[in-house]
Amino acid sequence: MIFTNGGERPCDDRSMLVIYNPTAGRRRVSRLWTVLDVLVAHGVRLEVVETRHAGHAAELAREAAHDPDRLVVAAGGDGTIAEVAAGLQGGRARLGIIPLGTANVLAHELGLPMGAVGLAATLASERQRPLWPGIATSAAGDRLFVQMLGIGFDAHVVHHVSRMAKRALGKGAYVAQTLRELPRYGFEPIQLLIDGEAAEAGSVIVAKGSLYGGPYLLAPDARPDAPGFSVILFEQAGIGPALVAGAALPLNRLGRVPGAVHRRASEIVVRGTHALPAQADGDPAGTTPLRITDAGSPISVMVAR
Ligand SMILES: Nc1ncnc2c1ncn2[C@@H]1O[C@H](COP(=O)(O)OP(=O)(O)OP(=O)(O)O)[C@@H](O)[C@H]1O
Repeated sequence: MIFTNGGERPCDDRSMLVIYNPTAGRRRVSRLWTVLDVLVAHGVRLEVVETRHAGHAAELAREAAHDPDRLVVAAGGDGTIAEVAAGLQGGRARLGIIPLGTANVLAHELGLPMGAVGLAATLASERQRPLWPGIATSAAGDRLFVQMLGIGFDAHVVHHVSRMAKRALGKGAYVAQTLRELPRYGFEPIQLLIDGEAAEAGSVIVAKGSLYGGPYLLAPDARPDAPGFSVILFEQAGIGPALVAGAALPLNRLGRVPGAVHRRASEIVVRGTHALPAQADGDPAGTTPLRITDAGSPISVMVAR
């Protein structure tokens, strides 16, 4: 699907490419159309392209990445944003966000408005800030992430939750899947090197942003705009600690459960003889072993304030 408001004179020389993932979240397409209506009404030139498969958003963004006047808008969830950010790496185009996902963690992190007029105003504004992604390198190749990467039980849940359940229940699908997977998961220890220093944990989250699972605080020392990571090691593993963590999340206390250790690091290597699941920005991201480092450069992302 491609449309522009063609004949009308744009309000300025910039144009927006909107990359829309029709499979994201609960398919709240009405929010997308309302934002686009507001932009078109204000004379913004738009091109809207629907993704056809996983990875397509990155391909589309890559084609536009080197145009400094281009705003490339990810309309979807955190996975779609990460794909668009991967396509923009090394280029000069800016990143915009229309949050349409299940958890929309990065949108919360950046304090983006959720209403259509506020989102349109954010995209049309000049306000931007740097976003410095991370890269996870595994046997499957390089994968960019914008908000966080998890290894262990949370990744196991992400690998098993179905798109249909997410569509029907939203974030509740993760709660239901967590309860289903608790008795099935082995809680094997995770062996890491954090800036070269050996560590072990039952579960690990490598955070770029401070929030996790929605608008919930996990890593107060996180710096989304700078190189480096906040690493949260959950030293206690098993069904009991996982239930405590689940209860702590909506209370903004996940980062303070017993056995949670916070570190800052610039390189995290996850070792281990057997493969453990990883998730990046809420999507399955293969298995360990893997190495996490900074992306080569930051991206400029549009913000409301
Ligand atoms: N047309 C498509 N068909 C199938 N998968 C797609 C398509 N377009 C994009 N995808 C994949 O869908 C994945 C999930 O999308 P996304 O993360 O944006 O939504 P979500 O999981 O509902 O939201 P959130 O991450 O906020 O929970 C993306 O990683 C992307 O690879």
